[in-house]
Amino acid sequence: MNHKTVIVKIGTSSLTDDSGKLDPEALQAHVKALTRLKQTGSRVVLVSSGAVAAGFHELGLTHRPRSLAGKQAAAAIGQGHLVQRYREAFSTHGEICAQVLLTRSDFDHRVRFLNALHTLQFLLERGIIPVINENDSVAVDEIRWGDNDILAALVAGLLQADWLLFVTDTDGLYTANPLDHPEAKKVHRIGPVDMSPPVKVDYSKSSLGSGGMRAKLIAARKASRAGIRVYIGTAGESPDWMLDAVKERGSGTYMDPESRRSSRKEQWIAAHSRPRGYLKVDEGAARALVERGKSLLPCGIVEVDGNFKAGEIVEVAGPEGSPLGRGVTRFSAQLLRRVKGWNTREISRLVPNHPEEVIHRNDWVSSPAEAPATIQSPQEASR
Ligand SMILES: Nc1ncnc2c1ncn2[C@@H]1O[C@H](COP(=O)(O)OP(=O)(O)O)[C@@H](O)[C@H]1O
Ligand SMILES: N[C@@H](CCC(=O)OP(=O)(O)O)C(=O)O
Repeated sequence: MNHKTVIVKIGTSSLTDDSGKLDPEALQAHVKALTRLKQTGSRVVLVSSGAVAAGFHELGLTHRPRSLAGKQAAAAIGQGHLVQRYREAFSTHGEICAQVLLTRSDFDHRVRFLNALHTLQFLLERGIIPVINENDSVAVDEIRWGDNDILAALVAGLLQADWLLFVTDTDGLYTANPLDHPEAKKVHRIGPVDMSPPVKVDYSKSSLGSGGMRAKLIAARKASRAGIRVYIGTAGESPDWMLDAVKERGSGTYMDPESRRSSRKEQWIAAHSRPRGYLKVDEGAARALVERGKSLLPCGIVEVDGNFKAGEIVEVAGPEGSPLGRGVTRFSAQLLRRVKGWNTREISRLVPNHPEEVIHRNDWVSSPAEAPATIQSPQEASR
């Protein structure tokens, strides 16, 4: 028994037939592989797309809806079907699964973030497989991810998972989209995240998927920065294929993690989708934060933007405006506007016993280094 925590994300393209509808046989095959993984000792969490595919035909549509309202309505019908199919399929193997629907804002609030964690832990401790999807029918544009790749990476971070497997219709990451570039070669392994593999990833995706390989790569990079191993591949014939993948015997693409695993607090700061404010710092403060691992003090701050309270997340940029990272501020925007540039002694005269640091080093996460691949914008891709 190894008790590794494995997050498996299954995309729409791996759950549907040629007409775009949910394919129960494909779903049953995935469930068999998930059960094999779990029954050999891993804690398994499934992030499954497929709600829109499972619901659109009952809306009277012949194809997947394109409008947001259409997708939300289809998901409202389909999510119930999807989970029912999973429950039936898992029960034939003596397993129980549970539906967990999340929205982006669940990761913004520390209390809700911890609630989601406790629910998942409670289920896992009792041997139940959480089946997670975005809460599509309620999530409006500003608070939705729109694809489950990033959700899977955030869940992997939340649970400090060992592995994140992306199950898709392509057997790995290629040097370019293999559908348009038959000469493209498979990338078998991507080293530590700051090494750039020679990969072109554009916005193209399967006919039914949402994010394409671009979303997977961005999500994979988030996970590997947090110290999680990532595999991108297609479902194998054998029910042991997921087990083989976590034994590093898969034929898809592996992404090696950064050696340091980030703490749950760092995960939360990084996962936060909407920082409440923005600080610009001078050269000395930028170096102290990024190169010397120091806390941020008020004397290094040159600009304060936004209306944040102490305890909220703020984004920090260097003197040229380049993003340095983000962290939890111990000062409100109102106070910081008044004391920016001041030294610690001057501040303690104004507000005795106030914490010295604007952002303590334990509450700080640096921005990602260089992108691991060439990511083309839609305009570039269409040139
Ligand atoms: N460099 C690449 N390597 C592999 N696939 C790519 C690449 N660039 C784009 N793709 C496309 O990404 C698609 C998979 O993403 P997506 O449609 O979102 O799948 P899913 O539904 O599994 O999430 C593939 O069908 C492929 O066409
Ligand atoms: N939440 C949506 C899926 C969105 C999504 O990420 O799709 P995909 O790119 O196929 O994984 C659904 O259940 O249909």
